[in-house]
This record gives sequence, structure tokens and C-alpha cells, in this order.
Amino acid sequence: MKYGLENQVVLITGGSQGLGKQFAHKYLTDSANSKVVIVSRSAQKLQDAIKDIGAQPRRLHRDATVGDEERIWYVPCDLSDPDAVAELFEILFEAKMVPTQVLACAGGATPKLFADLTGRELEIGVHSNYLTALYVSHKVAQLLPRCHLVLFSSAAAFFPFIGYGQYAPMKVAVKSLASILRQELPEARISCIYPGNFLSEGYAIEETTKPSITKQIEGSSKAITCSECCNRIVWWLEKGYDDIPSDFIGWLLMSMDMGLNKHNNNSFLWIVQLILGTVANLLIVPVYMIICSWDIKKWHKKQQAKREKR
Ligand SMILES: NC(=O)C1=CN([C@@H]2O[C@H](COP(=O)(O)OP(=O)(O)OC[C@H]3O[C@@H](n4cnc5c(N)ncnc54)[C@H](OP(=O)(O)O)[C@@H]3O)[C@@H](O)[C@H]2O)C=CC1
Ligand SMILES: CCCCCCCCCCCCCCCC(=O)[C@@H](N)CO
Repeated sequence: MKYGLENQVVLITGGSQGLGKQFAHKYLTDSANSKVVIVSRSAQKLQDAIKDIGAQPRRLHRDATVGDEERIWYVPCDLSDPDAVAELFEILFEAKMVPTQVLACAGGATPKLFADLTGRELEIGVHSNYLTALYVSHKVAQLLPRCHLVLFSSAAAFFPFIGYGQYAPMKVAVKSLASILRQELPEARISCIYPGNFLSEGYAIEETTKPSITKQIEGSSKAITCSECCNRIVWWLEKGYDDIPSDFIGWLLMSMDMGLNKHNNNSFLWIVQLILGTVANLLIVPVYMIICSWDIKKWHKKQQAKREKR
């Protein structure tokens, strides 16, 4: 199934800001006729996003009459609630806006040491990063078996590290869901994106709680703009790839994250990844992990010293 921006009905979750909003803008400006439905919890943010893109905010209702000139709609929905997701798909079908592509962008991180997180923050991590992808994927599996589903994991899924306890395990779960759906939905196209850092509203917020050791470890993933990230993803999707990092470090980490699913991985220079990953796992990773563990131990000692000084 080829990927293109033209002649689509695209459902974008997390479309009220950040990368999801960027994709909505991309479809409106780079295609002549695709129709876009953006979904997130906040009706106000969805309306503001559509105005920001330069269009008229219209809420999609079951009995909406969709004219050719109208290109973008919004539906407020908490995608971590399975009943709300079921209702969303009823609205889409009754309004005859049956998606040909689904971009499951919703998500977000609260980087902190695990013990410093509140139970509510942990719950939001599961809801925003996994349940939103899970329930939308479930409806795609049941109602849209020939659809193109694009899931959004993270480069952190290949190498979960200190500070991402509320987030990375969910992105690992998204990665494994993509592998399973590829085996269960042979007529669908299942893509999984593994972005590195990019400058979204969510990224600005996560930077305020991110421990310095987390910033140090992820330093090689320089934050790019949403527009750059969106354009890179579209470019690789159009080339036919389905396992897409947004930067080199993500591609390198993917190479080392072999496992049994390498066979249904469709990524750039797959053979090189296979060889590089094997060599790196043998010769480079052991050295890197000694250095990384040493840095983390040093950081904990420094934090301990700071606490004792208080
Ligand atoms: N920014 C980065 O550096 C990276 C981001 N990613 C991933 O890329 C995707 C996009 O990231 P980014 O643009 O930064 O995201 P943002 O944090 O900027 O925006 C998140 C979006 O998800 C929506 N959302 C959150 N929870 C729910 C929910 N329960 N139901 C419906 N909508 C929800 C929010 O809208 P509302 O509040 O209205 O619900 C918002 O539109 C995410 O999956 C993120 O994890 C991956 C790697 C790096
Ligand atoms: C040979 C071994 C080399 C190992 C190098 C390790 C480098 C790790 C870089 C990880 C980058 C993760 C970015 C996560 C972005 C994200 O998801 C957050 N911004 C949340 O939104």
C-alpha cells in the first residue's frame, strides 16, 4: 500500500498541538483534496489549532454533511476511554468520513525519577502514551482492516533510560503492538515512528521536569522542529519504509534492537542495520553501558551529596 498525502481521509490523534497539528497542516497545504479529522481531549485547543492552520473550526457530528470545500474537522475525545473511542468511530462512519489513514500521534512524557512521580502522573503516562494508541488501533483492526495505521513510539523504546519511567515502557508497548498488528492485519499497512527529540509544546513542558542525567544521555538526539520531523517522516513513508526514526541516533539504536521482529522490520539500509547491530551489540554496547552506568552512579552520588548539604 503506497503512502501519499493526496485523496485521503486522515484521522490524526493528538492533533491539537505539536507533531499531530503539524501533520494536519501538511495534509491541508500539500494535498489538494485530502480531508483531515483531528482529535484530542480539548475542544478549545482543537479549534485554536484549526484557526492557527488558517481554516474554519468545524466539529464533526454524526449527521454532518461533508462538502468538497471543507477540508478539516475536529472531534473532542479522550482516547484513553474505550467507549469514547467507539463513539468517535461511530461519528466518523455515520458522517461518511471513513479514515484511509490513521496517525496515532497522541502521547507525552513527564520525565522525572520514578520515585518522584505521583500516581496520577504514572496514570497519565499509561493513558496518553499507550491506551490512546491501543483503543484506536483496536477500532482500526475491527473496522478498517485495509487502513494505513501509523503508530508513534520513540527512540527511547530502543533504549529506555533513567528519567523516562512514566513514558518509555509505554513506547516499548506501542512498538510491540505494531509488530503484532503486522502479523494479524495482513491487508493493512502498519508503520511505527521512533522520533528523537523535536520542539513541540509537549517537549517544552517535559524539559522543565527532565533530570540533568536524562538530558545528558539523550544529548545526541538534538531537538529538531516539528516541521522538520513531520517532513522527514512523510519522506520515509513515501519511500515505503515502516520503521522510521527521525534522526541518526534513532536509526543506530534501532539497529541494536534486533530481536525476533527484525524480519518484519522495514527500515532504511536494513542489511546494514542487521550487521551493524550485531557488531555493536558485541563490541560497542558493552563499553558504552559501562560508561553510561558509571555516569549514572556518579550522578546519584552528586544528588546524594546535594541532599546531605541541605
Ligand atoms: N516531542 C518529542 O521530543 C517526542 C515526541 N514523541 C511522541 O510523538 C507524539 C507527538 O508528540 P508531541 O507533538 O510532542 O506531543 P504534545 O505533547 O505536544 O501533544 C500531545 C497531544 O496528544 C493529545 N493527547 C494527550 N492525551 C490524550 C488523550 N488521552 N486523548 C486524546 N488526546 C490526547 C494532546 O491533546 P489534549 O491535551 O487536548 O488531549 C496533544 O494534542 C507523542 O506520541 C510523543 O510521545 C516521540 C519522541 C520525541
Ligand atoms: C553504541 C551505543 C550508543 C548509545 C547512545 C545512546 C543515545 C540515547 C539517545 C536516546 C534519544 C531518545 C530521545 C527520546 C525522545 C522522547 O521520546 C522524549 N522527548 C519524550 O517526548
